[in-house]
Amino acid sequence: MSDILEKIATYKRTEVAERKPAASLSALEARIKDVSAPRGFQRALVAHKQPRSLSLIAEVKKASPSKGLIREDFEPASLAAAYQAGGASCLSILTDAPSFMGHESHFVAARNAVTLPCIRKEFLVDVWQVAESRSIGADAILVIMAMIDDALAADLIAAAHAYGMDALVEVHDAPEMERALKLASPLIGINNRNLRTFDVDLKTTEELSAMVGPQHVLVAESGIFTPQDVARLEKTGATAMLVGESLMRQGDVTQAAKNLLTPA
Ligand SMILES: O=P(O)(O)OC[C@@H](O)[C@@H](O)c1c[nH]c2ccccc12
Repeated sequence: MSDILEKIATYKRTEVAERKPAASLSALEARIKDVSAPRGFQRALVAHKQPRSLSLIAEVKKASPSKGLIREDFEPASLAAAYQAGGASCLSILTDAPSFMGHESHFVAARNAVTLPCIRKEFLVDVWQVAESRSIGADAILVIMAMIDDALAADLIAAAHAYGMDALVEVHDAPEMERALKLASPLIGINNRNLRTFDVDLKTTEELSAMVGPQHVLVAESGIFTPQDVARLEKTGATAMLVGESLMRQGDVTQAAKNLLTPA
């Protein structure tokens, strides 16, 4: 595991151990009854009506370990509404605080401001977090293969599906892709960011997409800045793209989203 992932996994286990006693599984399941039903994350990615062949998952992201603070004026609800107006098919909202300055309240505010399906962008190291995710309204969860073993990945996916959520299984190299393809989720994200060096290279999606058949739904993640980048990814057969920083750095994120979704 890369140093950064190792560090995140360690504090996340501590965080979960601290939170669990305050919210038993039955308490979370009581809360789940009160949140609106899952909105169909994968379905929205496939069903989009864009001039582009790729649909957009727009990310609400305040900061990152590699870039530090990305956006000063950070208001999750208005950013979410602006992304929806710009043609995003789904949203991704970071809830990790130590590395990304995220928070559960960002997720809840963003999701309440839109009708789009929302993925909770969080580091999952325990099945309990899947119930927690649904209890704040998550429509999908992230399963990071670089961080967990196959048994936990399978458990996270099964729990997500049991709650009616989708699971985006994230890989960044061929061995992780091999593992992901044996799991029960059709939704696979290829992260263009190398988590050891933080370098991003769209070649990662170009190469790993060749391992995937038509029964899977592919998402190209990270390092997508220009309509030319999007044109390149359209050739890989990916269904969707996950974009954070390049949108967050522009004042008008509605226009920024529209620009990415307009063929060059
Ligand atoms: O800001 P970018 O380069 O457009 O990347 C967005 C998204 O792919 C990235 O935030 C991400 C991908 N996988 C993650 C896992 C955890 C936290 C963050 C991520």
